[in-house]
Amino acid sequence: MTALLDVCGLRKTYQAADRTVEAVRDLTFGIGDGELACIVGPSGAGKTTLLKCVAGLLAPSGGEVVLEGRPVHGPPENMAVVFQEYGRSLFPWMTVEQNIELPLKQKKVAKRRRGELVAEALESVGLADAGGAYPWQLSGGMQQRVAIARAVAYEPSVLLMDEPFAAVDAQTRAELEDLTRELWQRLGMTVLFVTHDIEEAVYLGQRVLVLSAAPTVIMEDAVIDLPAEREQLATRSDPRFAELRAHIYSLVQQAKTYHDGAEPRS
Ligand SMILES: Nc1ncnc2c1ncn2[C@@H]1O[C@H](COP(=O)(O)OP(=O)(O)OP(=O)(O)O)[C@@H](O)[C@H]1O
Repeated sequence: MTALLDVCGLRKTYQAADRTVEAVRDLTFGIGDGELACIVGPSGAGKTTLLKCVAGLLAPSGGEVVLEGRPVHGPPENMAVVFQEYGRSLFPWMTVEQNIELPLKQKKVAKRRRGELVAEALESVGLADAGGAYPWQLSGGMQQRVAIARAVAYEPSVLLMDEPFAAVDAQTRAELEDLTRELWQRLGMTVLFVTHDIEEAVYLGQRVLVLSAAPTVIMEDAVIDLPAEREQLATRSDPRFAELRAHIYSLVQQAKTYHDGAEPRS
């Protein structure tokens, strides 16, 4: 599989007024075209830092991110991001439709096509009738569906998701996980999904990259060899799911105390 996204020797050091924080020490990995990869790691491991560098929202201190052969120096055209805080990522004074349409206007998509993309995206997240509502009239889960619709309407080749379901209830979360896999399979996007939830990573991913505590390196790049068709109850009660969950769990426990000296595994 050709790598669509390459992260090469990525480093990020933050300079605060009174201290220097080495957040990411050395990250190298590739994500293949059409892959769904999850990233897990302990709190403060640098997951958000990594995603911001990949999204071109933060300049790395060293190394580079290459998307479709081109180095990333700012937000790439063919990438969309879904953040955890849907409440802050949707504009409250715009309707759902207007929120979804905004990035399409910036991308200079023609008006008629914008209308089609907005309608298709709303349909695909099960909110075909909510286009005229304002975000604050919707539940948290529905707002996150709108954020997903906005990302999908943009037709990105890469979708980055930063703990997108951390703030919704368990039932909604399961539905949104299935929606993510369904859209990924149907639209053929490449998805990089950051989560602190090990079960979620194993359920969703084809691969799970386990990050160490900061300064961050990759502890393991685990292949999730579960069947492609996943279903909340059946997949989660598969003995292989339990094995993978236990394996990733023990890695994340080690990750909390993992520091330089030892060679990272890949
Ligand atoms: N703007 C900043 N200035 C200084 N230090 C920062 C800044 N942003 C992040 N850090 C530090 O970098 C490290 C990694 O933070 P980051 O938010 O990327 O981790 P994370 O894995 O996403 O954490 P969590 O799982 O808790 O959300 C932490 O030690 C954090 O305190």
